[in-house]
Amino acid sequence: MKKLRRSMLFLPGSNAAMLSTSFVYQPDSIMFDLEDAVSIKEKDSARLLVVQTLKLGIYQKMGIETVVRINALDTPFGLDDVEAVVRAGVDVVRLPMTHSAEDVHQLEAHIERIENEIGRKVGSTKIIAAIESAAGVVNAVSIAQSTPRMIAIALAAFDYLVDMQTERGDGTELFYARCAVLHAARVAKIDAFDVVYSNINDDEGFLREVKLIKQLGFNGKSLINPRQIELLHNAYAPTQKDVDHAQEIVDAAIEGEKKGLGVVSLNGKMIDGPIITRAKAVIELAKMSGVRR
Ligand SMILES: CC(=O)SCCNC(=O)CCNC(=O)[C@H](O)C(C)(C)COP(=O)(O)OP(=O)(O)OC[C@H]1O[C@@H](n2cnc3c(N)ncnc32)[C@H](O)[C@@H]1OP(=O)(O)O
Ligand SMILES: O=C([O-])CC(=O)C(=O)O
Ligand SMILES: [Mg+2]
Repeated sequence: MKKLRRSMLFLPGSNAAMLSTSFVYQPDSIMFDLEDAVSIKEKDSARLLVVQTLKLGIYQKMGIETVVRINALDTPFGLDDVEAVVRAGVDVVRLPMTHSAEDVHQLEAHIERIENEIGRKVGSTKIIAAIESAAGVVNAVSIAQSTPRMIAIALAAFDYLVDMQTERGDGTELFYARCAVLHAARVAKIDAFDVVYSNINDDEGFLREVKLIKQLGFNGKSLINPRQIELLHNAYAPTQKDVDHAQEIVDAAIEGEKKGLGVVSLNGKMIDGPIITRAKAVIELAKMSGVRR
């Protein structure tokens, strides 16, 4: 069964209290941050805290995918981060500021060396590239296809919009990047994450954005607050009406097949291959996520 990746919760790697308790929020993936949420003077202590948390294995035991956002490899901290978190058994390394496939290859070479040194299966540590610049958006397809370790790409709006010399507004400013990142993910057959919504007290605005990115086809979003998890999961769950309709389509298709018909109709609407595939996906999603409340 495909893993759901709707919610990826950022958590500052320097916050011991959050690290030890946040599995209760049940995000699909948890992202311990060693980059921008951690001040320069806490970089080393945060890395140690994150390593201890990974070694305890509590998130993985709860079925929550562990992700660490490392510092970029051209900073004084990036390589120490990779060394520490791969040895501690992280599921996924999130590479910030990915401008090209070359950035990914550099990270991958380090990961492969460490896996060999510790006897971890080569290829088992996965990668997510965060796309945070115009160059990253333009190179999104080659980044997404750069390695079989790549399980998802994520658009990161704060840095991207600085690079584009603009700021968050009605969403027009992100339209091209969202479409480019999403297409790259689909070409590479990996998941795509939308941007952080930073106003944690604006549920209405958050849900408006979730509706848009779900309709575009994103798998989910990077989040910064646990209150956003349930809102997101609920918005992504199909309604009971959607599930009932999907079941009718699948039943009609089975009936049609028995009668040897290539195309059948349901309530006056044609049902063909893509419609049946979509209906099966809705039923599968409902099994995994439940239905919308
Ligand atoms: C541009 C970028 O790079 S974005 C990525 C980096 N940023 C981050 O990682 C920020 C993560 N988020 C946070 O630190 C916080 O949510 C803030 C600072 C935005 C807001 O903090 P608060 O105002 O305290 O949030 P809030 O009042 O909703 O907190 C409620 C509870 O949730 C906890 N909580 C808040 N955010 C998180 C989080 N990201 N992960 C886990 N627990 C969290 C709080 O500790 C608090 O717990 P408590 O009730 O046991 O005390
Ligand atoms: O990676 C993210 O989702 C957040 C981030 O750094 C950005 O938006 O610049
Ligand atoms: Mg950033």
